[in-house]
Amino acid sequence: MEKLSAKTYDKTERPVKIIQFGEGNFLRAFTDWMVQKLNDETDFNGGIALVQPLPAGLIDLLASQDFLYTHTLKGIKNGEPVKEHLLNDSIVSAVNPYTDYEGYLGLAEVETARIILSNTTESGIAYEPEDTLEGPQKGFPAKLTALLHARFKAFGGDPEKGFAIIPCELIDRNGDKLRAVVERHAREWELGEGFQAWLAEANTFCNSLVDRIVPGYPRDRIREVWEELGYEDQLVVESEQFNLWVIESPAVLKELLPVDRTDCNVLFVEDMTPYRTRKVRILNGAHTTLVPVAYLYGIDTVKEAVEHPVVGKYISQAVYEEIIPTLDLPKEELESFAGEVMDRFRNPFISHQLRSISLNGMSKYNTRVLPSLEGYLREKGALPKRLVFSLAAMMVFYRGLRGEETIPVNDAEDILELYGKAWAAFDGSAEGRRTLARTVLGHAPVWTSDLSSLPGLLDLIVEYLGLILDKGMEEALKEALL
Ligand SMILES: NC(=O)c1ccc[n+]([C@@H]2O[C@H](COP(=O)([O-])OP(=O)(O)OC[C@H]3O[C@@H](n4cnc5c(N)ncnc54)[C@H](O)[C@@H]3O)[C@@H](O)[C@H]2O)c1
Ligand SMILES: O=P(O)(O)OC[C@@H](O)[C@@H](O)[C@H](O)[C@H](O)CO
Repeated sequence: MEKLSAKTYDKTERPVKIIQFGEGNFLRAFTDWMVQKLNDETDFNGGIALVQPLPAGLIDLLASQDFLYTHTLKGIKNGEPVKEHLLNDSIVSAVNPYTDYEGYLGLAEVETARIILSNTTESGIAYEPEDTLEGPQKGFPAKLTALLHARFKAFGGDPEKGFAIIPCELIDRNGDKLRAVVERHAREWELGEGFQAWLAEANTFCNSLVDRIVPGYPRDRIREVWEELGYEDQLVVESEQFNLWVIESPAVLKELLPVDRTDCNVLFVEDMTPYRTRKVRILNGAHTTLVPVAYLYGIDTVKEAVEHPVVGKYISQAVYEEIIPTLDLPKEELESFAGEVMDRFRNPFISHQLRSISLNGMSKYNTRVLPSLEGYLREKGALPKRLVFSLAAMMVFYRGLRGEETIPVNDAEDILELYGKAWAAFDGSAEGRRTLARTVLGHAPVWTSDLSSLPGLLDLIVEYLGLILDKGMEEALKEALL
């Protein structure tokens, strides 16, 4: 079978208009899809230059396919089930700053580039104290600072040569956070007042919120997919049809990225907060709540979980009875959004693996679920038992066993060490359960405060741990909640 490359596909040449930090599944199935639509449907004519944020990544593989890849969209569109294979040819180059730092800084001189996009996961927008202007820098904001500084120098501080910078990380007010770290590096590296003024005046950092379910590469069905495509593509990415990008934006962005001339679902708004809260707490919150419970129940995908008579009821009650009541938006609107989310979870064409959502589960619980748990406790004076049950299930999930099967738990080193030690010390006793729960609830790097101080939480977790460990997830769920 032929491999996808510029030999098999006639690639259009385009000037670089976008510099993109990140080559992962999400960006390729979301922003790059929008850029492709702009190229196909309007006179945008803009290419993407990729920057690989980590030393290891996909750009060599992408280069071996001349940056071409297939994006398969599956789901309901205008009421009809639709599956589309789209060939994306909008990426024009890629650079690894760790092996070609000069090439990386060279992007600063590309005059046509006016937009910077990123998705470096929730860990990416971080201050790295060891980084200096001498590259390659470790952190994404530090790399960006160096690039912006090179731009400033290349164009003599021309105020017309700044960028619109739109981070897509699922971090609250991601643009503000990124700007703050970049400004800090600029100050600490003593890049000068002229640069700092240019940074502030010529560049715009936009807060944004993204929403599209992207299960990614269909590893388990890939031969079947290649047969259907008629060529071999190592970078197929699958996503749902639904898309939403909310951008807090000045008018200039509409000119630079005229997505409103396509049918992409992009909202340019003054305040993205309500959209973010609704999405992160309901959609991502439901995912994170669901994962350990459904997985330990023996279920592998989101769809199976929401359609399961017991687990489906559990998650629905968690959303409608414990998450929605804590949100400060009209109830009707929230319930309608939740209904749409549940339909998206039931998407018959998408196989979204619970294990892939489980990545970094502890910090996801902290940002996506804990605010609902705390809000519920504050408002009702009682604990939301389904959200608490999920936290107990997560503690068992991190033991790394589903029956005889090993669960490949994926999280930060300190979390893996925490659980490794806690489970090694566990002796099966009631006191052992309490010690384990207290250790996890008190793990400062994840939570903002010691969660054992939340009234009743430790006791309820210990009770649920006992049920799950002694009776198994199926019985525990029945006994605790139904
Ligand atoms: N997959 C989805 O359904 C989906 C939907 C909406 C949002 N997201 C968000 O997108 C993020 C990426 O998801 P994905 O599916 O593209 O994952 P992926 O594993 O395919 O890509 C991850 C990308 O992040 C970079 N990265 C990882 N850790 C980093 C770090 N510490 N510093 C800098 N860069 C780092 C990698 O180099 C890579 O480019 C997720 O964290 C999630 O918050 C994903
Ligand atoms: O991508 P993650 O790992 O941050 O979170 C897993 C899912 O909750 C997430 O990918 C959602 O599917 C997505 O946020 C929908 O827009």
